[in-house]
Amino acid sequence: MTAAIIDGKAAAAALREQIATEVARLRETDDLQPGLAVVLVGEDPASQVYVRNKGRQTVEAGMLSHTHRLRDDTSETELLALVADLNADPTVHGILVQLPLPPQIDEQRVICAIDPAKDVDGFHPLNAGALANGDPGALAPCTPVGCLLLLREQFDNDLAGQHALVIGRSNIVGKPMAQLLLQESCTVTIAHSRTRDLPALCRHADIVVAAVGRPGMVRGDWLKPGAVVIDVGINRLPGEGDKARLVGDVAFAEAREVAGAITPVPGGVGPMTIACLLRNTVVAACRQAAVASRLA
Ligand SMILES: Nc1nc2c(c(=O)[nH]1)N[C@@H](CN(C=O)c1ccc(C(=O)N[C@@H](CCC(=O)O)C(=O)O)cc1)CN2
Repeated sequence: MTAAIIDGKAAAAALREQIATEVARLRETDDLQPGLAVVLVGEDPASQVYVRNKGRQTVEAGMLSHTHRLRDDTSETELLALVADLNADPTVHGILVQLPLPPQIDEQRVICAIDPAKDVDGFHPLNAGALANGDPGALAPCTPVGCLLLLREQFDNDLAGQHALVIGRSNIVGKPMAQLLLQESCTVTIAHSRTRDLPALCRHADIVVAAVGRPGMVRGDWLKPGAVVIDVGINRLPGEGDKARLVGDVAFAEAREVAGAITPVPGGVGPMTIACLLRNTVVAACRQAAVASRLA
């Protein structure tokens, strides 16, 4: 079997088009222009690219974009003061602080300082708790929501009863991914570095979501034939010359001989992350303005 390639770039472009249409409607009929503030501390090269893309795609969707670039030696107090200003700014409906942060700043303290109504990353404990409670009002983290949208497409919107294995237990991907799949009535297993006999667990899974940050860890012979494989890993390995080569957490060439469908890296889950961020921002803006959203 050769797996179908799940085109995340195309799916993200389609989602961004829907968002742009909704934003145009909100601006026209409700005089509401959703605004997203993105904060970057330091000069991590990958983060700079992501933040630039977020700003560009926000503007392309017709929304207001505010980008704040802070020095690498910014103190936690300075960052918290900026977050407080953004919380109070009525033109800002969504706030995202790009991760990772430099070591002098406590990530969790910053996440907790963001107004949960503007927490378009869905990382605030109030949103994480709401997601775990199955509250439809929860703002859910963008990467797992992107994975879920790709999966729904593969299963014609019916994931009920599928055995899903989530490899990785981070607050950003693994845990919320498991919650979202549970809400779709999947049977969910969460695996991590201490899990015993991961290949055996994998062979039972109809859906595998790999989010461990270990290049090529999931091998082709771990997979159940026909499984749908979502690769969240973005690992930079030395490439030709001084260019890095991006690889996922799944050994792609092997896996595509066994899986039914698989996301590539790049061009799979990654592009969905920013599209879902725009979506969360529109949903957050509508709630703050007490206006109905057609995206929610
Ligand atoms: N506050 C947050 N920080 C981080 C998040 C997040 O969701 N919120 N996620 C990642 C980075 N990220 C978005 O911020 C992100 C990662 C990857 C992509 C993407 O489009 N990837 C491309 C490859 C691009 C490349 O060359 O690196 C792909 O996979 O095709 C978008 C956004 C960590 N920080």
